[in-house]
Amino acid sequence: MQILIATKNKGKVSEFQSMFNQYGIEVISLLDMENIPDVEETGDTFEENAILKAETICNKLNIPVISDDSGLEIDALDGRPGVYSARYAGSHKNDEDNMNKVLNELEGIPNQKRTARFICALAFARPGKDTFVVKGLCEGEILHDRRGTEGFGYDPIFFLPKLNRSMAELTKEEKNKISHRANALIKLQDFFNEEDMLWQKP
Ligand SMILES: O=c1nc[nH]c2c1ncn2[C@H]1C[C@H](O)[C@@H](COP(=O)(O)OP(=O)(O)OP(=O)(O)O)O1
Ligand SMILES: [Mg+2]
Repeated sequence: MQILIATKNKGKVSEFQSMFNQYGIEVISLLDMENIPDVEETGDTFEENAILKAETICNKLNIPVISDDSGLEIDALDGRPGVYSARYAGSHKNDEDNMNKVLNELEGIPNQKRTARFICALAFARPGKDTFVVKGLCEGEILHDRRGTEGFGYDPIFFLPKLNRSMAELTKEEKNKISHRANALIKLQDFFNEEDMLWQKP
């Protein structure tokens, strides 16, 4: 069995691959296809953007797809970068520049005021059926400097107090137990179980 994840983000693809492979489901993504233009993320929320991406690609290819719209919400920045996480430092979408911008904006802010969360909305779109959308969270704090080399995006500056490590200091297997993406996928799985389709809980 195969599922298409409507993303061009290598980091997301790699995480979905390891999460789905344990169910024997093969993950393919827009990186495996040619000539699929970027879907413009014009929504005000992660859910809206996830639905936009899933339905656009589903309509284009006429197969079921899952999309992921995710990002980082920082309390001291009134929720920024939020839905603009990928393009926070500009439309070139560079992780290093994005992290530098966040670290600069938080300069002088003490640890207890650096609370933040990763958010992931997953939308599941099927030809001729209603789209289903779920949201998962992961709470943490923004570090003063980068720590770790695993993961992608803002992982090196995202600290998990309970684990006393940054997200980039976790293995993929560890991240996939606690991440916003994993938490959203569990909810999607509940939906699949109710509908008796695609895959079953182990
Ligand atoms: O687990 C994560 N660990 C660290 N950073 C993360 C994570 N999850 C999302 N993020 C950041 C990366 C990017 O700055 C933004 C996603 O933006 P988002 O538009 O959803 O993805 P994208 O443009 O890279 O790929 P696509 O739209 O093709 O799925 O949030
Ligand atoms: Mg995007």
